[in-house]
Parts: sequence; structure tokens; C-alpha cells
Amino acid sequence: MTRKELFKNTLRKSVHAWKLINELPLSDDESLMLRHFMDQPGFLDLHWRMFVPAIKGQGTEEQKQKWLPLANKMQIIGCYAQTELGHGSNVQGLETTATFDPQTDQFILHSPTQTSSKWWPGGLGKVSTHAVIYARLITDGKDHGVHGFIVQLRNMDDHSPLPGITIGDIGVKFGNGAYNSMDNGFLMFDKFCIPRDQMLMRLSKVTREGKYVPSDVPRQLMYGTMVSVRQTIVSNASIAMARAVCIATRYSAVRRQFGSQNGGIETQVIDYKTQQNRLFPLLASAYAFRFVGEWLKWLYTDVTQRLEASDFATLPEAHACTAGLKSMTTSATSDGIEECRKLCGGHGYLWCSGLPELFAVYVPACTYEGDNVVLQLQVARFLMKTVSQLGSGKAPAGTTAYMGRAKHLLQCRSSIRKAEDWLNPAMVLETFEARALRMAVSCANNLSKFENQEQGFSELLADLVEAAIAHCQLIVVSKFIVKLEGEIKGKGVKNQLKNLCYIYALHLIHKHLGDFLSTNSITSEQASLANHQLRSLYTQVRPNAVALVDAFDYTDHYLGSVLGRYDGNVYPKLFEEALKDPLNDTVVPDGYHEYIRPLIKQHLRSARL
Ligand SMILES: CCCCCCCCCC/C=C\CCCCC/C=C/C(=O)SCCNC(=O)CCNC(=O)[C@H](O)C(C)(C)COP(=O)(O)OP(=O)(O)OC[C@H]1O[C@@H](n2cnc3c(N)ncnc32)[C@H](O)[C@@H]1OP(=O)(O)O
Ligand SMILES: Cc1cc2nc3c(=O)[nH]c(=O)nc-3n(C[C@H](O)[C@H](O)[C@H](O)COP(=O)(O)OP(=O)(O)OC[C@H]3O[C@@H](n4cnc5c(N)ncnc54)[C@H](O)[C@@H]3O)c2cc1C
Repeated sequence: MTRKELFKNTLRKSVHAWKLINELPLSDDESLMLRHFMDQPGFLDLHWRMFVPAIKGQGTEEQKQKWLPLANKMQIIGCYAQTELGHGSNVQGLETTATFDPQTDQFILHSPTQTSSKWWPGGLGKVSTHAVIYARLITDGKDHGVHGFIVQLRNMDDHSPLPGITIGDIGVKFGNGAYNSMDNGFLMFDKFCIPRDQMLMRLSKVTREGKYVPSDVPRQLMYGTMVSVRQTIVSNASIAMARAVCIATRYSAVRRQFGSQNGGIETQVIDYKTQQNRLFPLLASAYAFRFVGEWLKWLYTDVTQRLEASDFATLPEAHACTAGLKSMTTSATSDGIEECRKLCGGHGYLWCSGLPELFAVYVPACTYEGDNVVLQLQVARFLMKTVSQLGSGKAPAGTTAYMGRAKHLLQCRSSIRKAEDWLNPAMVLETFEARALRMAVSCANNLSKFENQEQGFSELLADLVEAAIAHCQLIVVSKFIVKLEGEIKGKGVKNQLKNLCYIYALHLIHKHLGDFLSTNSITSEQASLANHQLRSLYTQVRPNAVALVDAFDYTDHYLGSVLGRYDGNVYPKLFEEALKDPLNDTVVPDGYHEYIRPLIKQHLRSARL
């Protein structure tokens, strides 16, 4: 499809999905499932995941009563317009202004520079009638920082932009189809006026007289919509990883190379330890991210309930967990999808493998909802704060509770003696805790050598990110272990999950061996034992690998992959796909008479053939 066709077809699908949701009708969970199977980024994502939650989280009761019924019936379509051409990560650096005019009781929205143009918001370019706009609030010449406003963008009769608004699509993005189904947009305001009651005023207010009234709740609640989406992105990482792994695992069982004896069949590539060493940790990650995603959903629900009761104590941890896990799981999944492409050899590079499209549509997850490095730095700040409070009498809680055992974890030596010891959950957990704590404490010690903490932080950014990743990996490993300790129906299933849990943990040790050795969390002998155990786990997973990906229950239609077909009938179907290519419509290609024939004829003449 051309871009225009792709965009229009996605509009068609989105509107059809919305019709089904209402007609059947579908529950919220079923509607999410429908979105999952619609399987294309589109304006509904931003309307439901960001526009509506932003109003719910930041609007007053009256604002919710006014706007939510319209949004819930999709009589208005909204998006979330925060990022600007010049500023994305640095939200406090946004330039768009919303200046209160007491004479008209209105805010004047203005884009003072080119870099202040909104740039990137999904659904903005061509579809949305409304947006939640983030802009600097100015009253009486004073800048109060960034706040949210509900703004109508387009005329409700003919969809034309309202006077004072310039709006459009930002152009083609990475990949052929992928994210190009979405109208990520730009927007400029030229002194565009909105009524005062369209500032989202749950967190702070501007009175009729133009007085700014800050609220007594943390201003970070303005970032709440991002926290909610980051949490869902973790579960989505599992879905995308599982999809790539399903394709690569099934194909690795079909594909054979070398090893034929006396003219017999060749070896299935899944039997090579190198293939297993690349594939099975990704299979384990798909399960691990699913379980940590379930836990994060619980954490998010818990913090939401606490916030409703004005208990803000767990907000920093919820922010650190959603930011860190969003970052860690999306980076691992993007890399994992690309690894799966390579695991499928040359055929993985074919569009019909399903992997190029999956990669292209997935990889911006490392950037949207917060650049992955920027988000890990938020985790690092949280860890440095926690370390600095050790010994102050305030016991660390939640995911940093292990830091409360700092004295032990800083000096303990791993008691792993034989390979099987690596199947002991307490020993594995302690290894990850020791490594995470020692990396965090080492950063804190190095920071303390700087007179200026911010300067020290800038100098140590790379180490801080590594410490944050170590903490996030510990969370994933620990939640996998907790899952195993809970109710899992079926001993066989539990055994399989145990294998995957240890593959996940031991492979991380192997991959980040430098961290584990340099922090003396394990010795090089214990590292060899971990590798030995890992190989043995691969052997145990091998006979069940295909069943473990079949368990994801993805249909062939959803996978969209010739290589990942359930029936394994890969080669005939690769031919069928090839023959569908427009280049094969004719035997002699268009351009032969124009370019190839004259070239050949010229050579034939000069060679006197
Ligand atoms: C084959 C076909 C397959 C098809 C598959 C389809 C796949 C589709 C999948 C769809 C899935 C999901 C849909 C998602 C849609 C994505 C759309 C994207 C939307 C966006 O990107 S919206 C814009 C997002 N922008 C960002 O994330 C910006 C990142 N920056 C920030 O968040 C912040 O500014 C910051 C965290 C970097 C803060 O920096 P800083 O300058 O320090 O900030 P301050 O404002 O001064 O605040 C500092 C203190 O506040 C704390 N803090 C910061 N953030 C939060 C928070 N969110 N909650 C609570 N607290 C927060 C911070 O820790 C500081 O605290 P302290 O003072 O240290 O105590
Ligand atoms: C597909 C897609 C959809 C999007 N949808 C929306 C949307 O609906 N609404 C919306 O408002 N926005 C949206 N965005 C924008 C998105 O949120 C931003 O792109 C994202 O927050 C990153 O910001 P940036 O582009 O400014 O990156 P930058 O911050 O410019 O990052 C560039 C580089 O600088 C590094 N860097 C930046 N700051 C630091 C620092 N302090 N320390 C160390 N390194 C740093 C980063 O790691 C990165 O390597 C979308 C983006 C994409 C790609």
C-alpha cells in the first residue's frame, strides 16, 4: 500500500473495531484483545491510552463530566501532544506558552519558535479533533512551568484546522508499513485562545483573577499518563518478544544444515548449542517479561489506589519501576527481534518471515514514552537516593528492600559449589542482589568524591545506567522466582517454567559477567559452573521448545510469517509467496527493452557474437 492507502485502511479498521466494541458489545479486556489483533498503530491508541487517561488523571470533576462522555463515545477524538521539535526528553524545557489573559478569561496558546512546534504526537497529524497540550503556564508575567490543557484543534463540521492552528503529518518513518499507519503530527499555535476552564486543574488552578494556586499534591502527578503507558509497554514487550521467538523456534526446528551421515537427513539447526544459546534466553525472556508485566500491573493498580487516598509514598518507586522496566524490556525485545531474524538465516531477511515488519514497528518503543537511557537515569537517581538514606533509620521498601541488607550483601561470598547449586532460587537471588547493590554503592561512592553532585552525576552517567539495569534485571529475576513459588497448575508446566527462569538468570550472568566478577559477586569458577548448568538447561528445554512457543497461542494469521507456520510447511509456502511478488507477474521484466537488451546487444556486437 502507498502511505495514503495504508493510513486510510487503518482508519477503516479502527472505526470497524470501534463499531464491534459497541455492537457486540465488548468488555474493556476484550476491546484490548481486539486492539492486539488489529495489530497496527493507529489513532485509537493515543485516544484511549493517553488522551482519556490524561483527562481522568489531571481533570477536575467538572472537567471529567464535561469531556469524558464525549471522549468515551468518540464524539471527539483526542491525542497527547507533549513532545516538541526541540524538546522531547526534557519535559520541563518545553517552549509552547499558555498565557492567561484576565480580560478575556482565556489562555493564549502560542508557539514562539520553530523548535516549540509540537512534533511527534500520534493521531495529531490528520485525525484528532482535540488534544491534551502541554505548555508553559504564564500568569501575570510569571512562568509556572509545564501544565496540561484540553484544546480543540479542528472544526467539527469539516475537520479543517481552527484559525490560529497549523497542523500536519511529520512524514514517513522507519520501515515500509510499520508505524506509517499512524499520523504522527506537527502543530503550531499562533496566539490561539481557549477558555480558562480548559486548563486541566486537578493539580493546580488559575482563578478568574489570574491567581495561580498550586496544589498540595506532588506536581509529578502530571506525568501520571506516562507512568500508566510505560506499565502497559512492559506487557507488550513480552507479546512482541514471544512473537519473534515463536517464529524463530518453529523455523529452527524445520531448518536443517550439515550433519548428514550416509545420505541421511541433516541436523535441525535448533539442535546446535549456539542456536540454543541465542534462542532459549529469548524464549525465557518472553516468559519473564510476561510475569514482570503482571506484577507491574499490580504495582500500578496499588499506587493508583494509594494516590486516590492521598498516599504518595510509593510514587517514586512506581515511577522508577515503570521507567526502568519499560527501558530494559523494550531494549531487550528490540535486540531480541533482530536476533530472531538472524537466527532464521537468509530467510529471516525476507519480508514474509514477518520479522522485518515486527522489528520496524517495535523498535520505536525504545524511544517513545521516554528514551531508554533517559529512563534508566531516573532509576539511577532513585537508587542513589535510596543508598544515601541507608543507615538513616528509613528502611528501604518494595523493590529496594534488599538494600536494607546492605551490610550482608556487601561482604557475602556466593556459596555456589557445584553446577546444580545454580538451581537454588535463594542463591541465584542473592547473586543478583549482591551485584546490583555493589554497583549502586560503587556509583554512590564515586559520586561522593565530587564536590558538586550534579557534575558527578554527569561524569558517571554510563556507570549509573549500568547500575540501574542491574537493579531492573534483579526485579525481573525475582518476580519470575516469585511466580514459580505461587500457584502454577501442573507439575510439568512448573518444571518447564523453572528451566526457563534459570536460563533467564544464568544467561544474564553470562552476558554481564564483567559486572558479576568485578563486584566479586561470583568467582570465575562459579561463572564456569553457571555456564555448565546453562548448557544442561538448554538440553532439557530443547524437546519442549516448540510446545513452549505453541503455548503463546498465536494464530498463523496473527504471526504473519511463512517461517513461523504452525504446520512447518515452510518451503512450498516460500515459493508461493515469491510467486505472488509483482516482479513475477511477467516472465520478462518491465525495463528489459529499455535497459537490459541494449546493454547485452552492445556487448554482443563488440564481442562479434
Ligand atoms: C507486525 C505488526 C505489530 C504491530 C504491533 C503494534 C505495536 C504497538 C504497541 C502499542 C503499545 C503502546 C502504545 C504506546 C503509544 C506510544 C505513544 C507515545 C507517546 C509518547 O511518547 S508521549 C511523550 C513521552 N515523553 C516522555 O516520556 C518524556 C521523557 N521525560 C520525562 O518523563 C521527564 O521529563 C523526566 C523523567 C526525564 C524528568 O526529568 P527531570 O528534568 O529530572 O524532571 P522534573 O520534571 O524536574 O522532575 C524531577 C522529579 O520528578 C520525578 N519524576 C519524573 N517523572 C516522574 C513520573 N512519571 N512519575 C513520578 N515522578 C516522576 C523524578 O524522579 C524527580 O524526582 P526527585 O526530585 O528526584 O525526587
Ligand atoms: C513512534 C513515536 C511515537 C511518539 N508518539 C508521541 C506522542 O504521541 N506524543 C508525544 O508527546 N510524543 C511522542 N513521541 C515522542 C517521544 O516521546 C520522544 O521522541 C521521546 O520522549 C524522546 O525524546 P527526544 O526525541 O527528544 O530524544 P532526545 O532526548 O533528543 O534523545 C537523543 C539522544 O540524547 C540522549 N539524551 C537525552 N537526554 C539525555 C540526558 N539527560 N542524559 C544522557 N543522554 C541523554 C538520548 O539517550 C538519545 O540518545 C513519539 C516518538 C516516536 C518515535
